[in-house]
Amino acid sequence: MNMDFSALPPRIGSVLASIANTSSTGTPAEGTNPVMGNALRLSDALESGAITFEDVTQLVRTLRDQAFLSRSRRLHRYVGGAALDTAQEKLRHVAEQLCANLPEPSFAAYRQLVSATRFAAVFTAHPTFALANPVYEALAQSASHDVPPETAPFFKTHRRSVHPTLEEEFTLAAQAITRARDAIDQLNAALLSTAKKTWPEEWSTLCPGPVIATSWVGYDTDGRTDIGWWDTLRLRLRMKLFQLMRLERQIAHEGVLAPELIETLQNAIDCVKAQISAVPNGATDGQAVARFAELMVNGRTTALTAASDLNALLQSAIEAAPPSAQLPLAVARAGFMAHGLGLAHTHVRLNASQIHNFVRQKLNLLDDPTNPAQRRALLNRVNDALDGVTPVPVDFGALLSDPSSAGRLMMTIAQIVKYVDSDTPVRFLIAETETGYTLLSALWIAAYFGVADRIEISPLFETEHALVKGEHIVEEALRSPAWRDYVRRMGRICFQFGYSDSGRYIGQLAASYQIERLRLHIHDLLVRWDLSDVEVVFFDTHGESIGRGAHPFRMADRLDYLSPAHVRKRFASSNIHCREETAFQGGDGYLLFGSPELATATMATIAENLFLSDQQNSDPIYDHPDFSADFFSSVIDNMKGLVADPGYAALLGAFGPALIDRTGSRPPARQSAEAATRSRITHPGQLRAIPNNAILQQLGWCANTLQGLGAAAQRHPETFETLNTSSPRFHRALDFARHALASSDDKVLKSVVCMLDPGFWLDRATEETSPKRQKAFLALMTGLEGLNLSAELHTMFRRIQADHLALREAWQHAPRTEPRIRLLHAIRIMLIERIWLLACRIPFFMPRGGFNHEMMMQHILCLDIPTVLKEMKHIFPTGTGPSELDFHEPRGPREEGIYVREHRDIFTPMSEMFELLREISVALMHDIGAFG
Ligand SMILES: C=C(OP(=O)(O)O)C(=O)O
Repeated sequence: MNMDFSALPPRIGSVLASIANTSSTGTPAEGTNPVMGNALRLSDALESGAITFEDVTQLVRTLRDQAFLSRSRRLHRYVGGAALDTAQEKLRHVAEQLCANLPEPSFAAYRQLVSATRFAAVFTAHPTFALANPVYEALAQSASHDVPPETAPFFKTHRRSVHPTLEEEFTLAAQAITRARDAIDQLNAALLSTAKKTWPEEWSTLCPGPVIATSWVGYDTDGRTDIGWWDTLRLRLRMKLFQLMRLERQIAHEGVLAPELIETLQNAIDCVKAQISAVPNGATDGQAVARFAELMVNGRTTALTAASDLNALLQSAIEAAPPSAQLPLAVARAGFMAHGLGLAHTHVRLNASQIHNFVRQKLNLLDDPTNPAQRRALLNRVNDALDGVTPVPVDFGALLSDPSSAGRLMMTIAQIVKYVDSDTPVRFLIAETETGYTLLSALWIAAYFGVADRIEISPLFETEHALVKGEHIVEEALRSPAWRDYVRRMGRICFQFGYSDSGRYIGQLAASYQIERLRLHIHDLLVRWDLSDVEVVFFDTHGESIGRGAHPFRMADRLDYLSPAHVRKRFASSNIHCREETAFQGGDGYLLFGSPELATATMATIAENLFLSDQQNSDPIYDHPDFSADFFSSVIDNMKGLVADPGYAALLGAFGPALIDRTGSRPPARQSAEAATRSRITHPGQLRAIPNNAILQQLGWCANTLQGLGAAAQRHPETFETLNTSSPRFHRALDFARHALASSDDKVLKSVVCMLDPGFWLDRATEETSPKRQKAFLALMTGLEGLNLSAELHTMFRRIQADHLALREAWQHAPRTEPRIRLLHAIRIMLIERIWLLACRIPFFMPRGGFNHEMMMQHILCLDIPTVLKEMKHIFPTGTGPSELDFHEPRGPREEGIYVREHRDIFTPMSEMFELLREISVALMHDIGAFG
């Protein structure tokens, strides 16, 4: 191991050196697994006192800091370097090139090119806030230096003390969006400056807006019941306030005289502030809701309901401003107009089942939409209903009394449209859409509440069915005249592709192939249904990790990967205008806008991709359609096999969930009555995609990226090899596998399987000479027999390993894990072993409230240490009763500190080891570059 441990006590170095020098052939219990071998030797060193727990802690911190530094360097490279002037120069270059390459050199042509929205950066509420806020800040700072630093700032822990609330997520999102808006302003400034130079007479009427920011935070209610309509309205109003205040700040430029504009803005700001403070805290206090309603309804005009209300005032302000203020004012107006009355546009989200529930009740449609045999009848019924729908009035009282999620959300939108922003459409995303019936039903609900022309209904394709049969879903909707009329009226049709969920069911690489295929089908359908004149929005909900579909090496590749040139060309050939939208998910995603330098560099990359990317070169992958189809369907089959394998659910459900902290306000599983009563997962679908992926990363095997690649490559070894080097598209896809392989290690996975195998502990008991330890090993064996996971885990491991070996054979130079990552895993396995051994020392206790020794052991083996320690605190109390009081009798002896030894020798070390184990998780996340 050539890692630098010079800052650590020399004894750690000697233990590590002795480990490195030991031959990989271990005892029968270790087998020939070097990761397990290292874990056991570290455990021996700790047991013998050759190293202390403090040493291990320091070692973990050192490894974690090295991972932090390498993450900050990767982030720096990811956006193409973080020098502000370089990014600004890129933005200028984009504007100049645009101007130079206009189809005809006129201001009108330039205006047309830069006014339409082409890209949205969507800030989502995904729970990827794994790091403490100061650590995120430090990461962004390190990555923002011209040359990233060599030493990491000291933090005792990189973890959060508690998971963030929705409120905290909103604050973090708003900060990132503000930096994104500043960067968008810089792009607009470059576009306006170029126009000013070229068309000095006309430029001041230009209002560019090729890139916008959008937010989900506070509005995404898919599978979560903890966000009330009052939360959504409060946060939406705050976004409005931020936007108005931003404009107020931006127009406060020296020499600007615009008293009417300033007064209108200040009145609006005061009014919105009052509205925010009146937002009720829940639905129980009808009076509070009525008071809020009064402010919203009566304040409607003062609070403004459309950005365009200020258009004329802004134009006059620009014209009257001194020359030095004209450009900043034009930039302020551009950002304001493009975003409407919100710091960012609004995306709400709901699950398809919530839409079905609502129409089932309102329209008495009792058939099952997931049953194809019943679907035709359902589609006819909802189409008839769409013909005759009459909108109902919406007021806050109706919102108060509606028990359905879909009804409440649609009414919330109705109130936003009436009182917060009437101009900017609200995107309505529907998770797990699997039929056109869902889209028509959503349209009916929107029409019923009178907002059909204000919302953009968008299916989210994420399940395997949706990806493979997506075109049928779209066609089912397009067959409806009501849907086609709606699309024409909106002038836009929207689609969303969920990369995390699709990836975990069919494999991440195959998902992007399916998504590309689906985009092409959508093109053909739009042409067939004579809808080439509507704008198409493609929103990719990928995250920052390979597991969630983000290209691991460069932002530029990430954008090319999501929106392949081949597809862009197809749409361009039919003159269909496309808008790309892409997610920046939670804490990890906000990092790309974590400082002004990073935000500007990210924006420059987006601008280059939008305006300068090379559409001409063809890619050889498209000359081999049979190879692609066969390669990816082989991946899909293989991944589906793994998902259905009970050993895979056993792997995800055993101690994996305990390795990760809760990283967001959103619960790790979709909230439902069934989920509430389930203890351990029996299918990956019971987890959400992000924790699913995060657990795999922590267990040392990125199965959702890798599974099936071996089988697929082995079917076409030569073409695989050739396209890996000659096809940029295929090479980019394999970059995911490169990064996954650098963070995955079959020996780590094998060690996990081994730890959960009763036979492993029996072997250790057999080799052990100390009767005490032998007894402990046998106790662990018995406990693990109770979990009964081992046979399934071994079968699953064989499936994974066979595919892995096939991949290594077909791909000789595929990367391998760094020793540093292996060492981290080895330390963690050692910690798990020691926690389990400590548990074997817990004295017998009488069951308390149903919690008995056997149950405790099951919790321990699943590493649910916080639950066990909470129980132990009550079962083995250390506290004393009130000792200073007078009990009116001679004082008897107090049983003080009776269980002090248990706490000192067992529970406290157990708790410390558990904390360290989770610190290792953060270190591993730094290596992957994201959570999940
Ligand atoms: C949208 C996605 O994630 P989630 O459903 O977990 O929000 C996705 O799959 O990309």
